[in-house]
Amino acid sequence: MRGFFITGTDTDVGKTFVTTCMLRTLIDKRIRATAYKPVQSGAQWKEGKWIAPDVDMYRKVIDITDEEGCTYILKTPCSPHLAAQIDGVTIEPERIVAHMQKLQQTYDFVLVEGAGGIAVPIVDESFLVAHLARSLSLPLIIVARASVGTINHTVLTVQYAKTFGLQIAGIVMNGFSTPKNEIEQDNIRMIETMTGVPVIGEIPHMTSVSDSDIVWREEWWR
Ligand SMILES: Nc1ncnc2c1ncn2[C@@H]1O[C@H](COP(=O)(O)OP(=O)(O)OP(=O)(O)O)[C@@H](O)[C@H]1O
Ligand SMILES: C[C@H](N)[C@H](N)CCCCCC(=O)O
Ligand SMILES: [Mg+2]
Repeated sequence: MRGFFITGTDTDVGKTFVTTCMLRTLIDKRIRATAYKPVQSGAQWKEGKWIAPDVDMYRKVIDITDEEGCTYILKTPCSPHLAAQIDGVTIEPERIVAHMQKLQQTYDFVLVEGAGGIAVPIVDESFLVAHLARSLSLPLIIVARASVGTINHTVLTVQYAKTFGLQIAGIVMNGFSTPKNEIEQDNIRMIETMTGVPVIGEIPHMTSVSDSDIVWREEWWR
């Protein structure tokens, strides 16, 4: 079984969008793939129940229920540790590991999406997204914005990941202008130079998750 843990330089950087684009690529290559959102905060009320909006996005590409694609659905749009406290839920990392093991028995490729950025508390200050990535023993993909501000955020995220001994497979930069502007072009160069981590994908601002506009600079699916 192969897989990646998809983290980001922040919340709202496009982890779900990029995960769904990567799923699209895997499915097009006839690879038995799925995506998994262990902890969803900021649940949405839809058709009479609370749903996981990130899993709802995955459903644009794969058939997956919330029960299959998410372990904890929490109502408040905030850090999972607080959202869980507000909902009276105790997040148990071993439940997430067990959920992932079940997916690994069925699928050949699993994309796991974190929550917010890599230093976000899942349980509390002693169990963060970084700890969860380490527990699942998956290489990281870091989703980063294409625009101004991304150099600092990305360098800090890479450095923080390295303190946890996490293997970083690559960076996917998201939300480019079409065509890329001079700042965005230099952001790619400077981020690779400063982090030593390859930018393996460039995703423009798109209206859908169609594959045609994406530049994959490495064949990460192999
Ligand atoms: N390349 C893109 N083109 C167009 N829209 C995008 C792109 N990337 C992200 N978006 C949109 O930006 C918003 C935030 O993206 P997304 O939900 O993927 O962020 P996230 O990092 O997964 O956030 P969270 O931390 O809540 O999981 C969404 O509405 C998404 O559809
Ligand atoms: C609600 C949001 N969309 C994400 N699901 C959770 C983001 C947590 C961010 C915590 C923080 O960095 O302050
Ligand atoms: Mg998301």
